[in-house]
Formats: sequence, C-alpha cells, structure tokens
Amino acid sequence: MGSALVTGFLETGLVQPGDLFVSDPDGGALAALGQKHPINTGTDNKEAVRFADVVILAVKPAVVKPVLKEVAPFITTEHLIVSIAAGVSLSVLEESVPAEVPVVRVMPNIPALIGEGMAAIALGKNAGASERKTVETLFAAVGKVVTLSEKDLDAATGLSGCGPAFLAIILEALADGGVKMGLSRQLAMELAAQTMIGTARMIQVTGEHPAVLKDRVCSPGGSTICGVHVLEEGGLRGILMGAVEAAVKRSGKLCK
Ligand SMILES: NC(=O)C1=CN([C@@H]2O[C@H](COP(=O)(O)OP(=O)(O)OC[C@H]3O[C@@H](n4cnc5c(N)ncnc54)[C@H](OP(=O)(O)O)[C@@H]3O)[C@@H](O)[C@H]2O)C=CC1
Ligand SMILES: O=C(O)[C@@H]1CCC=N1
Repeated sequence: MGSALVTGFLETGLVQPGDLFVSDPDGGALAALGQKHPINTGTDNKEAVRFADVVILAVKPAVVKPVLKEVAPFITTEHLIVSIAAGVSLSVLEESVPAEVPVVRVMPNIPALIGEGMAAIALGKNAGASERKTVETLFAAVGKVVTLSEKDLDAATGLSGCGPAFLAIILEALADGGVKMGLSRQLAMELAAQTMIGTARMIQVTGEHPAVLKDRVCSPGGSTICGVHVLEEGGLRGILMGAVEAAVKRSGKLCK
C-alpha cells in the first residue's frame, strides 16, 4: 500500500520525488521502488523521521508500535504522524508518540495507485484544521476522501479498504462466466472491467439507488432476471455482507 501511495502521490505532481523519503529495513524492496522513482530511500526509519514533516506509517499493524518506539525520540510536535494501518487505534498511536504530537488515521485503498482511491480519515485529539487539510489534500490527490469519526473506521476498512479484493474476485468471476460461454479471456476481462466501472460511475453520477439501475436492466421475462435469480438463490448479497463483516471483525484484532 505504501508503494501504491508513493506512485499515486508522484503521478499527481502534488509531491516531488525529492520531497519523499521511503524507509524499509529490506534494501531489496527499496531498490526496486528507487529504480522506478528518483525518491530518497534508506533502511533507517529514524533517518526518514528526521527528513520528513509528514510521516506515513505503512507497516503491518503489528509492527506499528515497535516502529513508533524506535522513532519516538526523533518525533516532535512539528511532525504530523499518519497511520494507514488497519485496526491500530488513535489512542495506541497517541500513546506511542510524545505528548501533543498530531496523529491522524487513514484507511486508503489500493486504487490510489491510479488516482482512483477511497480514503477514510479520522483525526486524533491533537490534529486540528491544518492537519486535516494536509491529510485531505494528500489523499484527495489520489482519489476521494471522507473524514469520519474513528468509531466508523473499522467498518470503512472492511468495505473500501478490503473492497478492491472482493470486487477483483467478482470481476474475475464475471470474466470466467464469459469464458465459459465462449469469449476469449482478454475480451471477457475487458467487458467485465468496463461493465464494473460503468455501473459504479453511473450510480455515482446519477445518485440512483442500485435497485433502480438493476430494474432498468431486467427486461420482463428477459435474460437478466434469469441471472439475477441465480445470484439470489446463491445468496450473493449475504455473502458480500458477510465478507465485509468478517473483514471488520478481523481488522479489530490485527494490532494484537
Ligand atoms: N494492502 C492494502 O490494500 C491496504 C493496506 N493497508 C495497511 O497498510 C499497511 C501495509 O499493508 P500492506 O502494504 O498490505 O503490507 P506489506 O507487507 O506489503 O507492506 C508492509 C511494508 O512494511 C515494511 N516493513 C516491515 N517492517 C518494517 C520496519 N520495521 N520499518 C519499516 N518498514 C517495515 C515491509 O518490508 P518487508 O517486505 O521487507 O518486510 C513492507 O514493505 C497495513 O498496516 C495495512 O493494514 C491499508 C489499506 C489498504
Ligand atoms: O488485508 C488487510 O489487512 C489490509 C487492510 C485493508 C486492506 N488490506
């Protein structure tokens, strides 16, 4: 996710390569990213913190506390700490940095790589209007942004943070259906992807309820309603709701 954000931020031009310092103890992974973009890289997280004013923590949830412990002596109230880790609460983050340091939690998603991300933002107790503007500006450059209260962040994680994986599976399965019915894989993927994009965009642009769109496609006695019947018999809605619920429950346990 961290490298997707790096690419997304640079593609927009909002951030210049020289403004970025990416730190990872694995020099191999860094070298690959450094080859793609002329950014500053290093294997010492403390160096990154000394370099930056905005510090984005993109490590796995269980690694957040150890990393903050390592860099805390170098964090000042001039820094803004942004965590994208699922399930790591603002209170845990705030306890791990010196008093009064502003902290913000963000749940981005992977389409930020191409500027089509969805980021949910929750502000910590020391983050005010200026920190909110900084984080909203950064993430708005790579997609849409909503600022919400922390109690809703795990639900956003299960929906928009994890959602790209769920939708990728649906897209692949639709394409499989096309292949089963004789289309080439390439053509089936193209049809499935654009159908998913067009449907989502239409709902966004018109503001119509998805059920209205569905009804418009289902001609009486036609082919779509036969497909819808199969989806309903298979419990697709319940399966997707359950997937979001399972992801949310798991995200609450990731820090432990
Ligand atoms: N993947 C996604 O779509 C999303 C992920 N997130 C959040 O982003 C975070 C990262 O997830 P994801 O990108 O999937 O996981 P990855 O494992 O791909 O990325 C974690 C990165 O952190 C590096 N790392 C490990 N230890 C340290 C350390 N001590 N100091 C600095 N860097 C370190 C890893 O390096 P190495 O590989 O060498 O161990 C790796 O490059 C998680 O907290 C996740 O909840 C949020 C939204 C969406
Ligand atoms: O799977 C995960 O834990 C992370 C959080 C959101 C997306 N990926």
